[in-house]
Amino acid sequence: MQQQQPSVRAVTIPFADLKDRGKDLGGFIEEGFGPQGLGIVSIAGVPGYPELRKRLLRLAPRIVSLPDDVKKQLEDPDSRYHFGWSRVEEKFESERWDTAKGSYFANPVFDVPTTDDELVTRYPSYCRPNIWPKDHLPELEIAFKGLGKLMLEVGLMLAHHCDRYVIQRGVGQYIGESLEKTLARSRCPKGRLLYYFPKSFSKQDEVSSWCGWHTDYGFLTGLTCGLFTRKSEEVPCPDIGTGLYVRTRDNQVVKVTLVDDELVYQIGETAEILSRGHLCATPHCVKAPSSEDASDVGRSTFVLFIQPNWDEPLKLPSEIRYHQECIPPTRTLAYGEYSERVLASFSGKSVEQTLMPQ
Ligand SMILES: O=C(O)CCC(=O)C(=O)O
Ligand SMILES: [Fe+2]
Repeated sequence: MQQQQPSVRAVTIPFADLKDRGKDLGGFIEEGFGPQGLGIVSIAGVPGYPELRKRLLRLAPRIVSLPDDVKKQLEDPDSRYHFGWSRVEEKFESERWDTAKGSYFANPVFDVPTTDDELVTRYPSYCRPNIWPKDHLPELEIAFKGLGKLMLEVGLMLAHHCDRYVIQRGVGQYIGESLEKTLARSRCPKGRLLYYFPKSFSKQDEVSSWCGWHTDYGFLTGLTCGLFTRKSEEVPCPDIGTGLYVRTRDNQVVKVTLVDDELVYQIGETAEILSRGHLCATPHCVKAPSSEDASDVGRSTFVLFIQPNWDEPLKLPSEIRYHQECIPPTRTLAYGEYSERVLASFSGKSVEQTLMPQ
């Protein structure tokens, strides 16, 4: 039987402190995101957040139970299933596919990020338009945009304090402008409403049984604490081992204890690149329940990927730890190019293969 992993609380910043731009939160940022940090920071007391979280997460099982032909109309293969309803299987761990989740992807701020057809063809997972189930679940659009915009706003406040921290640590200005400004002018934040399907009970289940180990390739990822349901009834978390795990900088696997009403952020690879390693990407995964009586419990959650615009230049250092295979010899490419390549690698293909006309 697998050993129980230790549980750790994230560093918590009160919202009142976060929104004070002059406050020095360098200690919190270092403890949360720095080279020795856990990789997770939670924000307590965000006005309106608990209601927006519940309103959206309760819709995840309702999307799943829409008739198959309706879900099919909500799919967008041309975006690699990165808009609308998606049963895309991701290969985060070599030789293992994540099959137990369904997602609804959308840009919470821009329904049409650009009308330039060339860009839409080049960066389909960023630039294609949103799809909403206006006839079958009209409340989704409002709930998705409401929570997504709030998580973006709070994420940008956090990016401001990350900027201060990185500058204090002597990196000086980044290439171009501050992280906060780079993210604020982006037209491609991406929300993902997730539903993890119940998994049949297995005592041998690994910690990555619901979602494989990976780091997010964006800048900051906002996360909600998951909501559990059994046959559409809300139930408490079925066992304490279920949920988000991270791998710490000293290579320990720990369960992160999240609080329902706190918003959580973790660091993506682009932040590590742009901050020259002062902010460290967070390896994470999700564990399904492993108690016998929880094999019919599903989990809903919402993730917001906060990332630079597709045309922001990325200069990749030679010592980069991630996705070496996606980087050209010049080591310079637009963010949109980098991320399309990384996304393609999650589907086990090269970017050229996945963008071939169907
Ligand atoms: O389900 C979660 O809590 C995390 C999901 C996740 O890591 C992702 O979608 O990138
Ligand atoms: Fe992730």
